[in-house]
Amino acid sequence: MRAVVVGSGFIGPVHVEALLRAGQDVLGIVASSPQKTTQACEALGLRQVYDSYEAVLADPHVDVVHITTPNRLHYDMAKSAIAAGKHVMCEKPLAMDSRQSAELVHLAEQSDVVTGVNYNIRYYPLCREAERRNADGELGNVHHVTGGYVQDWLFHPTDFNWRVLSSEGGPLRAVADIGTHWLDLIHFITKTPVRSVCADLQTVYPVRRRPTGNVETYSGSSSQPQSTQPIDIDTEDAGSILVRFEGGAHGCMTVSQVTAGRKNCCRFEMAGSRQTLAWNSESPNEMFVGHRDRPNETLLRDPALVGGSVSEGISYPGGHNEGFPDTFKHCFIDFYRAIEAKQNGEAAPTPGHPSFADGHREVVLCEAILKSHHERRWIDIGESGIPS
Ligand SMILES: NC(=O)C1=CN([C@@H]2O[C@H](COP(=O)(O)OP(=O)(O)OC[C@H]3O[C@@H](n4cnc5c(N)ncnc54)[C@H](OP(=O)(O)O)[C@@H]3O)[C@@H](O)[C@H]2O)C=CC1
Ligand SMILES: O=C1CO[C@H](CO)[C@@H](O)[C@@H]1O
Repeated sequence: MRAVVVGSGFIGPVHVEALLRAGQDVLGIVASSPQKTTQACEALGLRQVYDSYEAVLADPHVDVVHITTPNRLHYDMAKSAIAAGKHVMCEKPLAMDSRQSAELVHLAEQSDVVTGVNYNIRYYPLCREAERRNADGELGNVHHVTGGYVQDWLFHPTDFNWRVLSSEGGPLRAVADIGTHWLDLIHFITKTPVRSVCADLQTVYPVRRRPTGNVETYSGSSSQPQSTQPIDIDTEDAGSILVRFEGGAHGCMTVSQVTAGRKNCCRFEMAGSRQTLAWNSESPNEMFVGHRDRPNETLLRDPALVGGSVSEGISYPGGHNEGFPDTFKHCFIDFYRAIEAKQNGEAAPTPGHPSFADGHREVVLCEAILKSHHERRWIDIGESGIPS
C-alpha cells in the first residue's frame, strides 16, 4: 500500500515512522505550505513532494491518506479523501461535532474504502491483555472503573496551542483531546458503552498569553521567549466526569492538562468480581493484577506471559520495552490488514482497528459531557447516540 501523511507537526512524523516500521510504502508528507512540505519530506527521507492536499487526492498512486492536521480540518479532509476513493486513517477526535462525525460514518459505509481513527492507546500490549482477560472471564463482572488522563504541557498560562481555542479544536478540549483516549480504551477492554455522564469541567486559566508566532504541540518548554498577547479561553483545562456503563457498572474519569509533573499519564483501575487490573501509560510495560485471597501480581509485558493472540501484537521479548511509537505501528498493522482483507473479499480481522463508528461514539460522548456540565445534571446517551 502507498500512503501519504497530511500534517507535519508533532504526530505526522510519528505516523510516517510507524508506517515504515509496519512495512508500508510512504510516498510523502504534506505540510501547511510548499516550503514546510519540502522540509518535512527531506527530514523524513520521502521522495514525493506534493503541492497540496488536492494533489495527493488526485494522484492515482496514493492508496491511503493519514490525516494528522488540527481537529477543525479532519471532517473536510476525510470527506474529500473518501470521495477520491482513498482509504483514510484520521487522527482523533474524528470531527468537531456529531453531525460531522455521523456523516463521515455514513459516507464510509457507502464507500469501498476502509476508514479508521487513531485511538492508539488500545495497542499497548498490556491493554490488549486486559481486553483478553475481560473477554475470557478472568476479570469477572466489572463493578467500576476509575482513572483518566492527565498531563502538564498546558500548565502555565503562557502555554499555548491551537487546542485551547474551540474554533480550532472543538468546544471541548481536555475531554476531547485526551479523555476520549481513556473512554475509547475502557470501551475497547469492556466492550460496554457508556450510557450516562455527569460532568464538572474547569477552566483554570480563562485568559492565556498567545505567542504572536506559530506554536507546535509540546514545544512550550523548549521554545524561546517571544512576544505574546492575552487571549480569552473558551475550553476546559480539566474535568471530573462520572459515568454509568450499560449493565450498571460505574466509572469516574479525571482529565487535566495542568497537572504538574504528569507528562502524559493515561491510567485505569478496573475492579472486577474476580480480580482488579490497573495500568498506567507512563510505565506501560507492567500491569497490576489485584487479588483478595492471594498475593497481588505485577504482570510484565512479555509475549510469553500473555494469553490468547495478544503476543501477536508484541514485537520484542520481555524486558525490551515497547512504548508510544509502537502503538502506532500496531494500530497501522491492523488497519492495513483490514484494507487487504477488504480487497481480497475476506472478513476484517478481529478485534480490529478503531473505526469511524468508534470515533463518532467519542464525539457523541463529548457532546453529552458538555451538556451535562452546562445543565449541571446527569445526561443519558440512548441507543440512538442522542444525548438527552
Ligand atoms: N493519537 C495520538 O496519540 C495523537 C493524536 N494527535 C492528534 O493529531 C492531530 C494533530 O496534532 P499535533 O500533531 O499535535 O498538532 P501540530 O499542531 O503539532 O501539527 C499539526 C500540523 O498540521 C499542519 N497543517 C495545518 N493545516 C494544514 C493543511 N491544510 N495541510 C497540511 N498540513 C496542515 C500544521 O502546520 P502549521 O503549524 O504550519 O499550521 C502542523 O504542522 C490532532 O487532531 C490531535 O488530536 C496528536 C498527538 C498525538
Ligand atoms: O495521545 C496524545 C498525547 O497528547 C496529545 C496532546 O494533548 C494528544 O493530542 C494526543 O492524543
